[in-house]
Amino acid sequence: MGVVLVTCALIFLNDKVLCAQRSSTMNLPGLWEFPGGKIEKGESPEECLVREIKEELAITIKVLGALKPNDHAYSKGIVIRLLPYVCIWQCGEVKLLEHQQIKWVEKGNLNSLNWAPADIPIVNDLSENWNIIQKQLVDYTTES
Ligand SMILES: Nc1nc2c([nH]c(=O)n2[C@H]2C[C@H](O)[C@@H](COP(=O)(O)OP(=O)(O)OP(=O)(O)O)O2)c(=O)[nH]1
Repeated sequence: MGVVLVTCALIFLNDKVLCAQRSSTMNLPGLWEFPGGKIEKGESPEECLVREIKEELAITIKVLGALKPNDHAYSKGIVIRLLPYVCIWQCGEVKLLEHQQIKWVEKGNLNSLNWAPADIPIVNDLSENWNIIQKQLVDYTTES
């Protein structure tokens, strides 16, 4: 079976990133993730993310750039390739249309959440590169 391509959004607002807890109606209930979903036919990862974030949280985001993908083999031979993107919140108020709750989390509290296994390398990568990403976000928001 092939690899399932899943995008996920690291949505920043000032010095915090949006983390979402999967609900009982989803796979991996109760675990934390960066929201997103499977790429559909004919869609770019960026288009997928904008669509998924609107569907799941009712907000509009801007996708700025990619971080390192992570392949993870779940049971039953399912392999997902999680494609993380740095994004910023643009407009709209968060509504929980699928998730149980969201939290805006600062770097120091990322490790206190119970993450979906596929997200752990992404959380580590984000922590290591937090200051560089923050600088890029500041540059972006002062330019635009
Ligand atoms: N969106 C997202 N999915 C993740 C993350 N980590 C992780 O293991 N997953 C898994 C959970 C799911 O098995 C799969 C993504 O499926 P999904 O259910 O969120 O996406 P979707 O809305 O496109 O799926 P579907 O129900 O329409 O088939 O990847 C993550 O950080 N974000």
